[in-house]
Amino acid sequence: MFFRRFQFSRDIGIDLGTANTLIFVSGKGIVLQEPSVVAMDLERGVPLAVGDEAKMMLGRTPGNIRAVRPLRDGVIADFDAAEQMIKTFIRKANEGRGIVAPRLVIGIPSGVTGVERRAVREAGLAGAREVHLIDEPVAAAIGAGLPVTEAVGTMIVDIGGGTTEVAVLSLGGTVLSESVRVAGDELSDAIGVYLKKVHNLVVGERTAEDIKIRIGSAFPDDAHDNTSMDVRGLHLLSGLPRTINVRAGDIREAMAEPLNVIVEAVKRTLERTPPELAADIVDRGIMLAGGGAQVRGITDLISHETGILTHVAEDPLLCVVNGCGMVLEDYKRLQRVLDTPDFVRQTA
Ligand SMILES: Nc1ncnc2c1ncn2[C@@H]1O[C@H](COP(=O)(O)OP(=O)(O)OP(=O)(O)O)[C@@H](O)[C@H]1O
Repeated sequence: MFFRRFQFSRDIGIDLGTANTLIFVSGKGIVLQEPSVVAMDLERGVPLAVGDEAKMMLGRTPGNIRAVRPLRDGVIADFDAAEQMIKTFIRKANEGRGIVAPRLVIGIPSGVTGVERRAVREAGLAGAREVHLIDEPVAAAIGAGLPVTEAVGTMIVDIGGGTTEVAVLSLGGTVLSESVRVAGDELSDAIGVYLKKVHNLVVGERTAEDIKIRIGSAFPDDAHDNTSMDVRGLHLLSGLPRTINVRAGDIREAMAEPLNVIVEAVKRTLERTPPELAADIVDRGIMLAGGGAQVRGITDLISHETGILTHVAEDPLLCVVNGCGMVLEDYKRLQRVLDTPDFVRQTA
């Protein structure tokens, strides 16, 4: 009997990201990794599809269906869709059994407001008895293996889809942080703008992202700058599909402005860091996490601009969810990094 309960009721960790949602189930590891997209049936007000299936519908929906990203720019842009998405993903992670987990840890952007935090908690309560929130940079730092609970300063830069979060952590807490609404998606957007302006070529969100991933870079490198790729889009002047060849060096220049916003956020945070902690960061280096940390040459750019050695975490896309999972698995030691759960708040 005890074995059955143990088997079916597992703790759950969620990285609720702008671009992707990931779920960790204790004893199993990461069981779900899907785009944070919901397709809503507008007439009936119910979700038609969530995740991978809904992403396929983005930009392709008829009038009565709307495919939305419930999180935008690090905040919850659509409460209803966010709630539906969280519930559906938890159900999927539980293999559709609808079993309530004892404990749920959700990583959320640190810029999320009090009202939004409540909404996320309430959505989580449909799938768990106890819901805790953790700021994404803290979860990312734990997932990246940084010693966040020790008396030493560490810097984590989480470059996600919609937001870049820069944080200095020590003794399990955030000493200071800054969040800018420029991250991986803004780099893709800059490529789209460049192609339109310089080549009169209109490309979709997914093509721009593909260019970024395949040939995008942040720091000059002659060998790479001269590589190129063919890009298909709609030519503005003829109104017809056209293929052009784009050079990596030009794509790097197209992304320079948003990359600079990220670098400036890191520099500003360093300037505000108390001297003892700043010395620790100089010794240990800066750690990058999030999908945007995979842009070629981004560590070289940040090292060059700050003079501090910069590393990318192992599996940068998984840092937040792994961090949530590590908190669940080592709950006694790490629980102090969590937000107070709702039921404790209400009685306090
Ligand atoms: N190999 C790659 N090279 C460059 N960028 C990448 C790569 N893989 C993913 N990305 C970018 O990473 C971003 C998504 O990162 P991630 O999944 O960490 O974001 P998120 O956690 O959902 O967002 P946020 O932290 O803003 O809530 C997207 O902009 C995507 O284009």
